[in-house]
Amino acid sequence: MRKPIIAGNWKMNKLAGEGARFLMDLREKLPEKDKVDTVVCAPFIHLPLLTEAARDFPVSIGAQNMHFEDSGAFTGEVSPEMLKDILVDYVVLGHSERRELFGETDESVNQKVKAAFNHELTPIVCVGESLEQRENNETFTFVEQQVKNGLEGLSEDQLKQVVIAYEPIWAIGTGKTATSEEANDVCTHIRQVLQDTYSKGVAQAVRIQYGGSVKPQNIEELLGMSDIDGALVGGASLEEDSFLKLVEAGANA
Ligand SMILES: O=C(CO)COP(=O)(O)O
Repeated sequence: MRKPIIAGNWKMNKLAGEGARFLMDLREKLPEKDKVDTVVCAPFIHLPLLTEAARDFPVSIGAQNMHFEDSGAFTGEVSPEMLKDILVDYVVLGHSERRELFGETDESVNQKVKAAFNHELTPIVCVGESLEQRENNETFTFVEQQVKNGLEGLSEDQLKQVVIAYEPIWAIGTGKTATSEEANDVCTHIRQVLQDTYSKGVAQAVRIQYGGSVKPQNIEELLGMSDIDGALVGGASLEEDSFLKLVEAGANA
């Protein structure tokens, strides 16, 4: 059994105080860690405050990106070592916004995934096709390539800990969710790729999230699908009430 994982991706939203208040308000309400992994991925500058605020209750804190080097002349960047130092547990890598707007490639994602494991950070590796690719029936081959390239060179043990987020670009922030069947078909394909490329053990262990206009109204159906183990949520993770409902759906899945 794979434990559900619900991760909020705040993107470039909230001021630090708002973020800390958000966590404090959810303090007594979040389900226990044995039922669901709850993760909040916040802007770098909020992370120290949030890891401190989250210390005694069942939520983990994630970053939304990082560099792959530990230190050096990389102006404006943040390293995996720095994230671990302030008790960050997860890092989102290869989000489509970073690929599209900031030049991330499968190769840089792969370097970052390896660096994450060097510092005991759990990577949430994002993959997903554009509308054009979907319409050209290229979804499976494109996503397959992203998965293989992003995870290249990892050990079996590391592979089992990876979280993959399947986020079709056309469904992000558009209100246009993939149907549960469409989402699950791609997640099933990803699991098959993991089995064919690595092993059945890896394929069964890896948790695959769906992301793209997930909200309290559609999460239960998505989590009910055979190969969807959680959600990576943008807009609906910004409000306490809706985030809590998403996490509760994860705990009950
Ligand atoms: O990009 C996303 C999460 O990483 C999805 O964003 P929305 O939930 O706002 O569509």
